[in-house]
Amino acid sequence: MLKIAIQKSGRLNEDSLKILKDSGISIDNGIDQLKASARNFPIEVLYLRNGDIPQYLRDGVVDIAIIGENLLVEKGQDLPIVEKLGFSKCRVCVAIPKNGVYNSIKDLEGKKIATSYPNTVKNFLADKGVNADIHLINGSVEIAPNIGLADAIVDIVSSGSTLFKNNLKEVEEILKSEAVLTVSPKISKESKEILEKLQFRIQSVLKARKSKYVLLNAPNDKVDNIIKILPGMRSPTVLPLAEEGWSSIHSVINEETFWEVIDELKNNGAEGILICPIEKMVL
Ligand SMILES: Nc1ncnc2c1ncn2[C@@H]1O[C@H](COP(=O)(O)OP(=O)(O)OP(=O)(O)O)[C@@H](O)[C@H]1O
Ligand SMILES: O=P(O)(O)OC[C@H]1O[C@H](OP(=O)(O)OP(=O)(O)O)[C@H](O)[C@@H]1O
Ligand SMILES: [Mg+2]
Repeated sequence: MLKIAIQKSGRLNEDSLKILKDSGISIDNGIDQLKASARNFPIEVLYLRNGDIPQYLRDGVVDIAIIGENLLVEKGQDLPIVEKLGFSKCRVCVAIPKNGVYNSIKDLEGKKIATSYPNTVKNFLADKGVNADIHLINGSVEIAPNIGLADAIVDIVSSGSTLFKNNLKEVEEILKSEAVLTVSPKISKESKEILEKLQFRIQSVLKARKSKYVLLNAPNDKVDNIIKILPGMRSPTVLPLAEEGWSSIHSVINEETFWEVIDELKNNGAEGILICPIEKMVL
């Protein structure tokens, strides 16, 4: 059995379970159950508090975990990232009151900084040669400057709406984060073999999430140009339509360049463009 730690509740819980589900792993998920196993894969899920997970990995209580990269920076520098998972993207930032003056990092010298990530802040400031007074708060950090508890904060920012609502502005980005898969240094050889199978599945899910299947029609004299725009997995499929002089072209495109590619296809004579999601992609 491979033991995986997943956040019990919070930002990472739902998407962590989703990536396992998309990898074909069905977890029996009883309400208030802290441990669950899968019906069709040798894996056991332990639902834990996020902040406790790095120590459980170190102790070998769990073999692998899905946690935020920022938590590894804070308290798991010794734990390796084996896979970046592409969700829970955010950044850890320094913020100060909206009307505050800020020219450089030196403006934080001697200031009070509230945060839930003291090691991250300590290391960041030490690196810049700045001394500040760090106050540990476990939640609702953004309120600290408004109640006179701190001059600045360091916390997670995603849309920026929490900063905005609390009259704060971002002045420094310390790091970027996303959900990652990490592994215990004590993982057994047997569990490692199961991990490799899991990673293979996760990678095909991640590739599929980044790609779309595209089908379109084009007059035969435009096919060569269109093929140049659509690289495909090996190369696009070209099939004749029932109507003389026309072809159907099938290919895979990357989500990041999706709209640019669609515009280019239209400009080059493509018609009836269909875009479909891909469930798994094994290369
Ligand atoms: N607003 C956000 N947008 C995107 N990702 C976020 C956001 N807030 C947190 N995260 C990511 O999700 C992780 C978990 O955050 P969350 O606030 O759910 O848990 P926590 O309070 O740190 O942990 P615990 O499980 O111990 O209560 C963070 O470490 C970060 O990587
Ligand atoms: O930039 P935004 O999109 O507003 O997101 C940032 C907020 O999200 C997180 O809090 P969360 O909602 O997880 O609450 P918590 O304090 O209970 O962890 C983080 O601590 C910020 O407060
Ligand atoms: Mg949070």
